[in-house]
Order: sequence, then C-alpha cells, then structure tokens
Amino acid sequence: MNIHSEQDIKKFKDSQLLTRLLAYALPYWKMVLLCIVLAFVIVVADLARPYLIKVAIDGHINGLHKPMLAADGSQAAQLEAYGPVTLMESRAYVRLEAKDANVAALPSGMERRQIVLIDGRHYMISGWLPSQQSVPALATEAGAARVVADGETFAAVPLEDGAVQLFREQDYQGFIPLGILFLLTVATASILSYLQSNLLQYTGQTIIYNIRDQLFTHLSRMSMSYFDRNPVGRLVVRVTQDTEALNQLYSQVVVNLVKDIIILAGIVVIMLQLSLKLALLSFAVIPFLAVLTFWYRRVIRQAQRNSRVILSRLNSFLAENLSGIRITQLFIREERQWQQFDHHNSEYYRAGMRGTVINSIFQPAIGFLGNLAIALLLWYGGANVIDGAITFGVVYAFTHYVRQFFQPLMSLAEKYNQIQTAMVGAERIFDMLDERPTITDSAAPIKLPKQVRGEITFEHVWFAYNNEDWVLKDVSFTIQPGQTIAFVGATGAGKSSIIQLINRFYDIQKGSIKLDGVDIREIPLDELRRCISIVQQDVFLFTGDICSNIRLNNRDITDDQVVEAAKMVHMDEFVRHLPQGYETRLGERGVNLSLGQRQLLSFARAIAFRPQILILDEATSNIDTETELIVQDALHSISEGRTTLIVAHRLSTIQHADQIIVMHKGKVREIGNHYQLLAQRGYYYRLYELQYKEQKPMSTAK
Ligand SMILES: Nc1ncnc2c1ncn2[C@@H]1O[C@H](COP(=O)(O)OP(=O)(O)OP(=O)(O)O)[C@@H](O)[C@H]1O
Repeated sequence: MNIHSEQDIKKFKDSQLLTRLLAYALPYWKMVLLCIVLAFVIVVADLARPYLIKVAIDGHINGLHKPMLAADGSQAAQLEAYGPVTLMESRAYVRLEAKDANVAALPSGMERRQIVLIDGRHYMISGWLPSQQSVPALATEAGAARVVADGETFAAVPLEDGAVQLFREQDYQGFIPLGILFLLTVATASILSYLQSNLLQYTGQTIIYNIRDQLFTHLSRMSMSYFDRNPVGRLVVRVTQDTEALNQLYSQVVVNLVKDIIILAGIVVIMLQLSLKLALLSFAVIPFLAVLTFWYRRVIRQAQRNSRVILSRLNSFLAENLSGIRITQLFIREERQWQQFDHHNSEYYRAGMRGTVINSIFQPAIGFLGNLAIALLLWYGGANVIDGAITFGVVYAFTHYVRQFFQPLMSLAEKYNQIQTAMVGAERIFDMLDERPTITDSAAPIKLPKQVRGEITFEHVWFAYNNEDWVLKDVSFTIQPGQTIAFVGATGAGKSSIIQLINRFYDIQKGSIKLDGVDIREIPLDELRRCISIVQQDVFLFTGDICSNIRLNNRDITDDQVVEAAKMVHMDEFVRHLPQGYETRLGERGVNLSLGQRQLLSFARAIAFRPQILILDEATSNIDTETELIVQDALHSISEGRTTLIVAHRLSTIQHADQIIVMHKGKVREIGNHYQLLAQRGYYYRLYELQYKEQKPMSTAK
C-alpha cells in the first residue's frame, strides 16, 4: 500500500464518536454546565431587547392615542389600578391597553376619552374611536368642535401644547426605565459572553491538551511496524491539526449549539405569545428550511471528508519531501516532485472549491428564506396594523425575532463544517488511539535479576516484517555473556533485522530469542531495553545541546559521566573546542555535526547508559580510519565484561571478535572465530579474500 494513500476511515458511527468525545468533556462537566447556564442568561438578554422596543413603541411612542378612562380627580386612586394617572384641570385620566378598551360596561363615574390628531392639532374626544383604522375629521356644530369618525360624532376639546405635554410626561418617564433595562441587557450579554467564551476556550484547550498528551504517549509506545506503515507527516497532522479541529468542537460548537437551540425555542415561544397568526405565518418557511438543511447536510459531509483525506495526503507528501529535499535537489528531481505536489495540491483545491460552492449556495438560500419570512410579515402584519388587529410594535418585534431566528441557521453552515471537521478528526484520532501496540509486556512478565549476565540465544528463529517474506529463516546461535560477536554477510542478508529483534522492535513469528535463558517476550520491555544500547549508522540527534543528546534527559547520568563517556570515544577534545563546549546547541537533526562526529556522539550515548549489551550496527562506517582505530581501542575497554554485537561490512573491524556469524539470505551460513572461518575456506573466506586480496597475502594459519 502506498503510504500516501490516506484512508477515509468510516469505522465509527457518529453516536459512538459523540459518546467518546463527550467522555473527554465529562471531567469538566461543571464548566460546561456553567457555560450553558451563562448561554441561557445571554439568550434571555438578547431576546428581551426586541420586546423592550415593542413596549417602547406600543406603550409610549404610540401611547398618546390610546383609549383612556377619565374620572373626577377624587377618583384618581381608583384609576391607578389601570396604570399611571395624569391629572388635568381636576380630572384624572388613565390609558387603557387596547384589549381593556373592549370592556363594554364602564365603572360608575368614569367616562371614555381619547386624544386624536387632526391636521396637526390634538383634540380630546368624549368617547373612543370605533376602530384603530378610523380616520377622524373635524366638524363644527353650533360653534362647538366636534369630531366625526365612521359616522359617529364625538364632542371634542382642542388641547393646548401644554396639555399634550402633560399627557406625554408619562411617556418620557416610561423611556427611562426602558432605556436602563435595554442597556442592562446589552451590558449583561456582553460581559457574560466574554466570560463564557473564555471559559469555553479554557475548557476546550484543557481537553485538547489532554488528548494531545494521550496521543503522544500512545505514539511513543507504538511498535516499529506501525511507524513503517504511517508516514511521520500523517502522524504530525493527527497530533496537531486533528486535535485543533476537536478544540473547535469543544470551545465553539457544543455550547453554542445549545445556545442556538435555546434561542430558537425562545423565539418560537415569544412569537406564539405575541401573535399566533404572525407566528404561524413566519413558520411557513420552515419546511423549505428543512429540505435545504437536509440537502446541505448530505453533500457537505462528503465534501468535507474528501477534503480532509486529500489534505492529509498533501501533508504527508510535504513532510516526506521536505525531509528528503537534499536527494530531490541532488538528483534534479524538482520538476517531477513538483508535478506530484501539484497533483495533490490541485486535488485539494478542487475539494476546497466544492465545499465553497456548496456553502455559497446554502448561506444565501437561508438568507433568502429569512427575508421571505420578513416580506410575509410586512405584507400580512402591515395590513393588520392598519386594521388595528396587531400593533405596530408587535410587527416590529417580529421582524427582529425572525432575523434572530435565522442567524443561528445562517451560521449553521459554519458550525456544520466545524462539526464535520471535528468528527473526521475524531475518527482519525480514535482510530489511532485504538491501534494497540503489537509489542507489549506479557501478562505475567518475568523480571530480570539486577545484574544481567548478557547471554543471548536465538533458537530456530523465523521472522518476516510482513508475515510473508521470511527475512530470517531458522536462525540459531548462542552468545555467551561478555563475548564480542560480529555479524557479516551481504546486503539484505538480515544482519540489522537480528539487531532489531533483540530489543523487540519487532516480534518474531516462530522460535524464540532468550536473554539469560528467559524468552525476551516475557521480560518487561523497559527492562529489556534498559540493558541494551545501540549505536547505528544513521544517528538521530534531538534539538538540544550536546550534553542532553548524550544523556537523553536521563537524570541518573551525571555531567561527569557524560564527559567520561565522551572521553572514551575521543570526542571530549573536539567538544571542548566548541564555543559553548557541552552546552553547544545542535540544530534540527544536528546539522552542525559531521556524520563521523554524530557517530562518536552516538557511541558516547551508548556508553553513558552503561548497558550490559552493546550493539554496534555499522557504527564506525562514517569515522575516518585514524579515529576508528582510536574508537576500536576504546571499544576494547568498553566491551570488557559486556556482551557486544557488531554488524560491520569492513572485516578488519571485526577480526578480534570471539565469534563471527556469517549470514546469507536470512540463514546462518557459518559460525566461528576469524581463524576458524578462514580455515573453513567457505563464504567468509571468500569475503575476506575479496576485501584483502590486493592489500596483503592470504594467511589462514596462525
Ligand atoms: N522495516 C522493514 N520493513 C520491511 N522489510 C524490511 C524492513 N527492514 C528491512 N527489511 C527487509 O529485510 C531484509 C533484511 O534486511 P536487513 O536490514 O536485516 O539486512 P542487512 O543484512 O542488515 O543489510 P545491510 O547490510 O544492507 O544493512 C531486506 O530484504 C529488507 O528489504
């Protein structure tokens, strides 16, 4: 399988994903609950505003022309039951809500009054206009002013500006608490929104922090075969990008979704309360909305998945190609690599465009439906205001509520994107977390004694990386404690594989590998690895200084031990010449050290850890002959009392080994020391001959 072929994982049901995602949020349920409570208060404050405006319009701006009750000043206390009383010329007046005006029987001593506006002048008429759409006109009858409306005639008294002001006074007074309330709702909503968003961010970031930690710990336990299958780029995307998508889910979506639901429910309730007819009219667009949302959900989900898969491929490709940029440039493969990149890039572009097109249809369509609802309101509500069935304030409030109703729907697209991205991210993360390391401790591990002897036995070992092509076939040998053993053989013979098996980077399929007589599968992994150090041809340096690279942050290794190890491999002198000595920082992958210097550092690292078993896999291949002689010399003393395994192509480096194991096509071909093998005149002899033929005459006896 091509490692770039990022899979579209569809292992989990959405409900499973949600349950697992919620499980991460569970420890923070108090915070989440607090956020939801805050969201509730914010919604109440938000929804109160249009209602306050409605009260201002209907109660005060249009309040002057409401039907009134009038009584003698002495009855003012009685009138106060209806609302604030205005006193004018020893008469008391009180406004009635439109519905109170339908009461036919008047309490005794009370009269109907209403202020009407005709040709820019206010008149107080003795009675109520028959309906709100009545158009009053002035008529004079025997010198007295009369007002005629819908065939009814009312006695009328013109009101002076001062008198109108008197009636307006309660409106001016009414605006003050309304204004303060309005301001309070704005301030409350703003402050609580600030608190809520910070709290949400905090919760989201903490959850994601935990997930990232879990991922990293999980990854560091994974077996080598997992890393063979998964390119680094992909894993990096998982830990950084996919977790960020989850953060969005926790900090933006979850609580806001609850908030949106409260808003929608709240608006529906308020609308039904204010006017059943207008509410039903506004809801007429909901079926269209449902169809639109259903369509959107279906298409965007697929588009999102595609886009994520392609992005992951692009990232993996980038990560791999940037690490290998030297090779690309050396072999002048830029054009070809660019073509491949361009292919991924344009696929991602197309996937992105598809998402954009879908969104660019959905959002305006929702907007259109919202405006359609408002148009219906204006048409029907407007006509009803004129008829007097609905007040202007209600229609005004409705237009606001419809807008507020559609706002969460408009941002639904965005949220849906976030949810989808998060779900895809969650799928990948859980898929990764569910992958169990294939190399684990056995159920009942056997602890090693404090002092490991270092005897290694291979008994009929069969091994394949992919369970098919045998790399090692029936390999058996024993290495006595403290012995130095060398592996030789052609490229691909299986030497490095043997090394990888000893520290259980991979597990074998058949046979057994034993350390001090215990099958290594029974030994706790960290105990096994603690007693083995490996020096490889390709040395990896971590960002940090030389000292930390030698001791790999192991606090048990003192500074003196680091220096001692460096001295043993003759690295000390060179390090002391560096500007900051052991504290010299190494750039990413230690670009400021030569290959040979890196290998020396790797030697020092292996020695500092004082392992019982030392493995050198082509460890001196990059070191010059002179330094190699010094290192060989050092090796002599280092390998004293330690089991040492050496893989080398240069036979000169392994002649002193106690045993040489000659590998050929995954099998042990010959075993013996240098002289025994030469005497056998077999495969080793031929190798030796090839390497030394031109340098010195053959000597097989000593
Ligand atoms: N990580 C891996 N995944 C799959 N196959 C592998 C892996 N590493 C090595 N192999 C295969 O195993 C076989 C033996 O490889 P190994 O590295 O053990 O040989 P070697 O004798 O050490 O060779 P060299 O002298 O070149 O280092 C090779 O055919 C190689 O293709």
